[in-house]
Amino acid sequence: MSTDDFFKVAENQFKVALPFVIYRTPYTNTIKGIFQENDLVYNSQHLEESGFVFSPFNSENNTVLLPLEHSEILTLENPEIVSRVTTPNNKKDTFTTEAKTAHINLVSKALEAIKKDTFKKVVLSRKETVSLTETNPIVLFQRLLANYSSAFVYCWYHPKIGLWLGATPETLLNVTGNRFTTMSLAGTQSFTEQPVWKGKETEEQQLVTDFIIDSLQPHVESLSVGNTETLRAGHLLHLRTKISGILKTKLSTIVKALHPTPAVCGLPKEITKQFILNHENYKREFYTGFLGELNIKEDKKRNPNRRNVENNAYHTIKSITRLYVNLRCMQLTDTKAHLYVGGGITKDSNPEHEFQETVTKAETMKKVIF
Ligand SMILES: C=C(O[C@@H]1C=C(C(=O)O)C=C[C@H]1O)C(=O)O
Repeated sequence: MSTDDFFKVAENQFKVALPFVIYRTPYTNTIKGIFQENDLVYNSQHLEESGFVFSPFNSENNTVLLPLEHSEILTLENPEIVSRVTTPNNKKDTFTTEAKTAHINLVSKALEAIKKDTFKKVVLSRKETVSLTETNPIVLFQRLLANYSSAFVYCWYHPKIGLWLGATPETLLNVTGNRFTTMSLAGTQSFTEQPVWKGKETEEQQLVTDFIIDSLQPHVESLSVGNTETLRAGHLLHLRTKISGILKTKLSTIVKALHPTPAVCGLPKEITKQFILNHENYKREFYTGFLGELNIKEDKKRNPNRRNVENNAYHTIKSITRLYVNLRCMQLTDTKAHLYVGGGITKDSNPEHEFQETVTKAETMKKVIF
């Protein structure tokens, strides 16, 4: 299938108002599309189905599923993207002074609660609305692809729910058979060749790592924690620690234990979740929720480096789940884009700097809009 044909299918599905998702996993050059054949809203209760899930921040709300059994699946290998798109890349501040004041007040409120020991860390966010000149989501998706090779890039649409696009650097959970990998991601600075991380960022990221380890411990047979490294996400850098091991419980238990992690919610989890739901000035909806492939059967070849050449002929079918945290994302409504941005607040946070961090994060999406 040609690149043109693939995107024509997506544009047509959008035109006739049927649900779909098109996406590319980090560092790969394959775009997949799941095109639902009807406009029903399917939900996943226990993450046992096969398909693509789109789940909100508030886990009391439904997880939407595009089921494989009611969809057509298309795969596009080595698409010609970079030669097809131009990225406008004009920086532009679009926040209002009211929005700035509201965010600074919100961060100050959190700092008071941290001082009183109500919680240790909370992630606070806001929504910024901008007008689009390019309103075709498929074009915006291609611009995201061309710019963010290390991200999970997607465009998700359901006529009864809405249209979301994003390029997220954060994996919630990857599972192949019973092997899993996840990551602790936190701390932000603008890209530089030789980054230096301050105590605020390393401590904030360590809180996330410790939470993930503690939450997974009862559900795993083995667990290993990698070194903490710098991850580039477009013009930003974050601290990341990879965590992997073998699961001994079902997927829904693990996802429930992890989501929402303190990378997007806070510590302790329930108290900060309530603080967010009560005090943020808007509804997060699917921002900081999770999304991705659920229980997809893939044909895994044996490791070609193995000595026993005869065995190389064997394939095994494995069930694969790849879930990402919905960050650096936007929701499109007609000619507007709603950008969602936030950051972690700890005792050392400065409200003005925290606001600036959300402005910098919004540039990830603005790069493909203006
Ligand atoms: C909340 C966001 O990002 C999260 C918060 C970070 C931070 O506080 O430094 C860094 C990466 C993400 O875990 C966002 O991008 O909106």
